[in-house]
Amino acid sequence: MTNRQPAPAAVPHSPSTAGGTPAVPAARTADPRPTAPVELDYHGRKHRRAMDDASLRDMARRIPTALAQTARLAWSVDRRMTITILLCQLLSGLGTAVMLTAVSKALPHLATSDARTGLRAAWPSLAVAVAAMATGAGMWILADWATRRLNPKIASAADLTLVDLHMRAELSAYDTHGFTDRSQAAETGALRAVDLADDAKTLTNGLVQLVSAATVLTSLHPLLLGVLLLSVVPRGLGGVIAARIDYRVHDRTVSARTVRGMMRWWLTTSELADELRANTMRPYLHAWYRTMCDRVEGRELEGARPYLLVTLLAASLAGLFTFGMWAALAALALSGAMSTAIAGTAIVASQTAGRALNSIVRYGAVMFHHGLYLSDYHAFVDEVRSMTTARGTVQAKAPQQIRLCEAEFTYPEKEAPALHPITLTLNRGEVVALVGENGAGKSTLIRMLTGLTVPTGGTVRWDDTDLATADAESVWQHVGLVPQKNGHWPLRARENITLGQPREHSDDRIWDAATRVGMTEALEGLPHQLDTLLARSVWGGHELSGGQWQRLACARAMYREPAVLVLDEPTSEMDARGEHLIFRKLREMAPDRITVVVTHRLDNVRMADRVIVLEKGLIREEGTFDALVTTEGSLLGELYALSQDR
Ligand SMILES: Nc1ncnc2c1ncn2[C@@H]1O[C@H](COP(=O)(O)OP(=O)(O)OP(=O)(O)O)[C@@H](O)[C@H]1O
Repeated sequence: MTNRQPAPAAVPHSPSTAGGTPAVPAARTADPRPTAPVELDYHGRKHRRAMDDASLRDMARRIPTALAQTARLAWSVDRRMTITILLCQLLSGLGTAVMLTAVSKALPHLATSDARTGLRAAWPSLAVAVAAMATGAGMWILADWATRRLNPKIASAADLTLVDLHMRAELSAYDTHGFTDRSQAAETGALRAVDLADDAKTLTNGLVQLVSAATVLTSLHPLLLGVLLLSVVPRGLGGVIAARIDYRVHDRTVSARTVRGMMRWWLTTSELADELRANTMRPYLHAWYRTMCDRVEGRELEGARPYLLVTLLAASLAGLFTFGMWAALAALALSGAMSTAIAGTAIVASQTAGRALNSIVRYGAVMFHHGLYLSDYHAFVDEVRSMTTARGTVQAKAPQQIRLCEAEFTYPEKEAPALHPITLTLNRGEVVALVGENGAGKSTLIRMLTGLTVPTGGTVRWDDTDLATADAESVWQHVGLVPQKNGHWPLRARENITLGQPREHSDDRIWDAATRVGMTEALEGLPHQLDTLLARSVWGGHELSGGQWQRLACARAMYREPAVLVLDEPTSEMDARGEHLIFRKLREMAPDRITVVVTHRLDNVRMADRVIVLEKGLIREEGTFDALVTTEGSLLGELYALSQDR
């Protein structure tokens, strides 16, 4: 698809004013013509054509696996309900068999010329047939109830497993090729696991019903089994083809629907409401969204015609074969090869079997497709399980010293290292500032110091403990980190400070941390002080400003009283007073810990005991601010001069 850019709107030539001051350009009023949204596809969706490519045999082979996976999942969350469903299925099938047998017993009596006598003789069998039907229906309702109890548990278990694994994975897992796509596919699998329980129930019920009907028919007359198959085959084939058309439409629209869904969030969230309005983005975005709706709608409409044709053809063929079967039964009955009663039973049984086969085909196709996603889920779970942070069992202690010895780091699937071999020692009581241009490797170095990643070469030691062999959780117990992007956790103000720490009865330490970052007044002014929910979009929530969120992130790290305090651009959104306060407090707290600060505001670097200047993954300079800034040709001197040149 070509992706033409819209022709730039003509900007009226703006003449200079008489005094030579350039005039403000006139505002553009014409709606911009939208670029057609690009066609997207997801690498993780490796089953895109699976439904098209699969033969009937493939499908039949895949379904037992999906059934077994679903049963395992169900068994792991609620054994009682799983057993209930299985028993109900069996009893429901038994009910069908009893009903058909009873009907075959009742029919000969009903076929007699004297209706009253016939009815009297047939009623016990009829009563058994009715009771069996009622039992079957009751079992179905019970199985439905059990599935409803099972579904939320399956959904929570699958979701919890995924979320927990994401939180326990090594950071490098996120950098492996296609991780996000596979994660998305696994999420789809987790969502579909719930549908699978329903599908599996309907499919197995269909199977049990079909086996019951076929068994009764064969016992009545062996020929009837063949006749039955003939009547149900067109319906089965039609069902499979219709399901394929359905899924082709689904597949062809899934990317557009996903992108539209993502865009929908951006268009409706309050977070972007200012930008969207003030920059007059609405006309373009409206047109973009409309184009996506049209794209999805168009493809769905394309599928409607073939779907209708296939269903019509299948229904006509099924009707024809059913008519043929009835004609054959009539011929057999007339020729005396089969009694009228057995022929009547065959008709009832074929109706039951037809309905059962419909379920099998329909839900078999659905299970096949959902099963593919479930296998994505299992594959992803296995993959991430092997990537969880299980480095070693050595329990790390609060360090006096952090020593990097030829430590280097290359991100997965990257050729060039982000950090070349570095040798460095950081001491307790010291404040170290990391400085360097964008991409120099500062955040990467921080991750290595704090054991968030292990070096791909060399070692990082906390005193005598090599972080590559230490239990990661024991390392992080001693870390307080303010990352560049910190969480605006939709929790109460209290938890936003204490998050990650054991609960305490008193709020004293929380207020202490708030004072250190100058947030006392702001927190006291909240509608419910520390109990205020910090999430504007949720009813009763309250939103903070960008700088206030950053102060909270600093309070969170300081509250931990960590042995290793690391702050990556902690004051980028703060006002001068906040910034001054934070750096003063960092100095006050410094004696008991190793403090590392990354900042681009070089005036703040003065407070550090030592400045480390990184360039392209290497330490270029190291020393005090004053010494470095006055050194001829130093990078820090150059960057500082630039920051002062306004
Ligand atoms: N997750 C990642 N996967 C692959 N490469 C990465 C990843 N994170 C960073 N890099 C690369 O590693 C190099 C160092 O990045 P890093 O984030 O450490 O720089 P930085 O000095 O912190 O930059 P900034 O000042 O912009 O925050 C960059 O070239 C960057 O593109």
